[in-house]
Amino acid sequence: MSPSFIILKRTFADARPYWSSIGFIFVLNFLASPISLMKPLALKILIDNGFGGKSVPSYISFFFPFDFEFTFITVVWISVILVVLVAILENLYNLTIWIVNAQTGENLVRSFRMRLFSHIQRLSLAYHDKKGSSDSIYKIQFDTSSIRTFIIGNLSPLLSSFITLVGMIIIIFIINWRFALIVCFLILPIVFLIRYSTKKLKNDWKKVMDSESNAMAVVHEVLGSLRVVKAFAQEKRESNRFMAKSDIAMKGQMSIAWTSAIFYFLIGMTFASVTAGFIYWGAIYVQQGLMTLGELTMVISYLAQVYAPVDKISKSLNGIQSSLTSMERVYNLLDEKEEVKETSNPVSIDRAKGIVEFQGVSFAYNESDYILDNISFKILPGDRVGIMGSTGAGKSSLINLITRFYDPISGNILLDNINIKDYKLNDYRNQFSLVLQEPVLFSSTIAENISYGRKNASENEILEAAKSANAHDFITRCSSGYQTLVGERGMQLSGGERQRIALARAFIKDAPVLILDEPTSSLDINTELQVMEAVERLMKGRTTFMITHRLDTLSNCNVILHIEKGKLLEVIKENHADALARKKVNFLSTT
Ligand SMILES: Nc1ncnc2c1ncn2[C@@H]1O[C@H](COP(=O)(O)OP(=O)(O)OP(=O)(O)O)[C@@H](O)[C@H]1O
Repeated sequence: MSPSFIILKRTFADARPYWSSIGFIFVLNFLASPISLMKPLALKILIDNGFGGKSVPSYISFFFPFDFEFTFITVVWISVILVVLVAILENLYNLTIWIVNAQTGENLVRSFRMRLFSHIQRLSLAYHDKKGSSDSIYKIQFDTSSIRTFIIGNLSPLLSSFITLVGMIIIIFIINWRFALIVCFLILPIVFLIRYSTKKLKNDWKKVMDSESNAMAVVHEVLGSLRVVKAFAQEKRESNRFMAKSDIAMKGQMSIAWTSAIFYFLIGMTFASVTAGFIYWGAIYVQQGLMTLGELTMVISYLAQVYAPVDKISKSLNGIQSSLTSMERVYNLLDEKEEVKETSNPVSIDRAKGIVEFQGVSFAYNESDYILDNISFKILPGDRVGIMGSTGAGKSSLINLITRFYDPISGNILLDNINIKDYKLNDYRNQFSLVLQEPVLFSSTIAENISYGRKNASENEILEAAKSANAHDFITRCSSGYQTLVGERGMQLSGGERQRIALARAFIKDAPVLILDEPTSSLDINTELQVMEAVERLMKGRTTFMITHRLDTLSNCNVILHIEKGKLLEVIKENHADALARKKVNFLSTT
């Protein structure tokens, strides 16, 4: 099965919930021709039956009593009413097709987009670390809309044009089979042209989309790090980088334009040659009495009309290539496997006790490069675990394994004596509150950021959480209090304020296991004191893992894991003052 056919099959399957609306659109497309054919009817009746005095056609007289007398003025009225009726019909038709197209198209795109967005969120961090976010954004925003372009913008006109074309060939066949054969032969070079150009267009579209996505990656990266770009005065360099990526897209677009232009030129020339042939052979046939002059005129006018559906078919096929390329990009992403998966019969967990155990755990981001090597330890409920080690030792990687952002290559991790792979993933992640070195806030209000982990939190609970996190005072000083908007990634707040909101979020989530990744490392001494006081409150009654480079912070812990170069050098428990003092000497001498 060709890749394009597989994509077509998948697209049809994805559009299945909307088949009734899509079917309705197809029917509406077929109705377009009869409605436009009705337009000159009123004028014809006025000329032939009003001025010409011919008797009115039966499809009009049918609506009048048998002995009704059609005077000139009644025919004029009939013509006027017909004009109005056809206009009403045509406008109702346009309104219906507009609304049905918009509704079906938007539904198709929205559900496709939602599916991709949900899938991207489920993909493991390993995928996102490798691929970055820009290509995924481009796919969600732009590539997904191709399902609408494909089904409504291209497929529907393609089918209706195809049926019109077949109908015309049949009519030409009835008039003169030789001419019908010529039209069929005319189709052959067109099929060849279509096959050649679609292949070329598909490759070009792929290049264009990949390079447009790359250009967007530059914009995304630069806007996310605008402070650094400005500080180093690198605006010009970034513009050039954007220009270079956009150039590739532009070249691809030009190649598409050339292929399409040459394609339409060749189709036009093929038609012109066949029309010339028709006129030549037709004239001879008429002279030999093999066909009438009227038949020849009709066949030539039909041939001219054949051009319209063929032109529509080739344009739709061009559009389909671009849509198929986008759909292929989306399906490639949808086919990416989730590396962190749930088992078939996952265990539910409401609230863990907080026993965390590593049994011979090894881990690597890239299969060969071991970051953690055969780590074993057991932590009991309520333990405060300090994780220390030099930079790059593997501390954050250890935390990534505990939260199941990644799975180990070998060994097992247990929570409350059950392998963490056996838990329902959502239930499992609900057992953790995470406070990072760089707190992540969303571009909404302070209140919404605090209640992020518990959507139904009451105003009072949000207030209490903020008080526990030493955040209430600064929040009340903000212009709109708890309703203050924090800006993208919370950039309208200071680092210390962001950190206290992150702590309030952890308070409200009230998870049994707390993970702190150097929460005070970027704060000044006063803010650090406030944050540490809140952290102290937050740690009560929870198993806590705290990464820190500061030995004085470690004195709050009753277990210390010392990691170096991916190996667990030492597990220091309780009465560790002496051990810490010894570490301090070692630590200072190695860092
Ligand atoms: N996503 C990733 N893909 C590949 N390698 C990674 C990734 N994240 C970290 N590493 C590598 O894994 C090693 C351990 O990194 P990790 O972040 O766990 O160290 P750390 O002890 O937390 O360091 P630091 O104290 O500097 O934050 C480093 O050599 C790092 O380069």
